[in-house]
Amino acid sequence: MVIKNAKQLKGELEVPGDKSISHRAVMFGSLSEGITEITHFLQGADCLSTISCFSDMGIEIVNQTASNKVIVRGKGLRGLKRPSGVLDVGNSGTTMRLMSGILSGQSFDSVMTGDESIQRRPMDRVIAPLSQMEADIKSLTGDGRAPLKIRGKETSLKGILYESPVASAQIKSAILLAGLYADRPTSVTEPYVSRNHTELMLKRLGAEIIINNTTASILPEPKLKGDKIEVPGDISSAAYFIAAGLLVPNSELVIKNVGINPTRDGIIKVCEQMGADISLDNIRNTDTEAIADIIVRSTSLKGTIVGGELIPTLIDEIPVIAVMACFAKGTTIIKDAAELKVKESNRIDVMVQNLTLMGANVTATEDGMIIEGGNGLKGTSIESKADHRIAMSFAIAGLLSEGDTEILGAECVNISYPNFYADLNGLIQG
Ligand SMILES: O=C(O)C1=C[C@@H](OP(=O)(O)O)[C@@H](O)[C@H](O)C1
Ligand SMILES: C=C(OP(=O)(O)O)C(=O)O
Repeated sequence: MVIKNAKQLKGELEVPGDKSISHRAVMFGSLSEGITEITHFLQGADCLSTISCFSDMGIEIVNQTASNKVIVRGKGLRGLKRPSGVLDVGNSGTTMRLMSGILSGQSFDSVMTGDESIQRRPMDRVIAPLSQMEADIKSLTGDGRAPLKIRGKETSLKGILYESPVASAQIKSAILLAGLYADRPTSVTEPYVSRNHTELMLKRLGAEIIINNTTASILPEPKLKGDKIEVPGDISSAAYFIAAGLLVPNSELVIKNVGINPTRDGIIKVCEQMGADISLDNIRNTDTEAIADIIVRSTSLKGTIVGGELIPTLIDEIPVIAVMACFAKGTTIIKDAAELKVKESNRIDVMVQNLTLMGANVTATEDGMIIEGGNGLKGTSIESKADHRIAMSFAIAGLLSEGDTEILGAECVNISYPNFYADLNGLIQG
């Protein structure tokens, strides 16, 4: 994929459905009684992996791809069937970690694996708390990585109070989902609040969830009931257009129907810190999540500090924030973001290597990076490392660079945003 310098972006677009919420709608719909009807479902490879895993466990799921509608015929908390083969999560960390919690409470044995990237990512972070709950779950490689083998149990899991060392919605959700099958309430405390889509959606479907600061608790054995779920546009996908609209000269973009849940809206806060012309219009609520239209206009940005409790609210947006920082006046410091090292790629190293190749002044740190902005970027050949967030971030960098930017392995955008390049092209003027 070759990206050329852009002179202007204009127009309106709607980004695809939120990846985190699409996964959860299929999983929790499967565990509910009756029909769950999901609209604006994300047809990305990760969410299709979730559909295929639950289909393999006997759930009838109809994916109407033309209208992005998915119908799940749920069978209740104990309605899943033993899969006939190994469950394949593809590239999706969310699928593997959330399903670990669900499978820990089943009476059948299962094995889960995924692609090369997923087999490198740490799963001990869910194995340890689930084992404390007396789940029988182990890494078949013995080093805390996939494949994972989970032995079925005829008795309840043990409810625990877990103090998570990292703010991670995948860890929190795995434990709360296992808590559905526990003998007493289960609680997770995090250092900072991570995305809360699991808590909101389970509550909506009938679970009893209690929130107290950074602790989320669940009561066992609820009767979940299927419902209609409207998936908001994914703010993590909107982030690329926010960055492009702010940085390509003479631009104005309206990104419609984007989820603005406060546990996900850190990108908007960082844009404001950087002095961006960004505003929200039409703020409204779906049944569980708030949405709005986001309007951005070209602005000269200034450097900022991104760290602390903001990090979990924008963790997947940090690659594109690093691109923005290259065009901001002054220094940007990204810290407290060591989690970036265990995503689809090591996003600190890959961003620093690629930005350096493009002429940026950027230094990796233990938990983030430091970027001296204002020197612009030069087009070159960039390796995506099969990481969708890296490919999309460098597509935006390409619009802003002198000369052409070639993205190698560009097709990995299919993971979270299959139409990304076409949507981007549709906004380029002249
Ligand atoms: O729960 C989720 O849907 C997600 C949580 C985050 O991961 P962590 O929980 O590992 O921070 C995020 O990076 C991922 O894209 C989706
Ligand atoms: C980290 C991501 O997803 P996952 O953990 O589900 O693979 C992501 O989409 O950026």
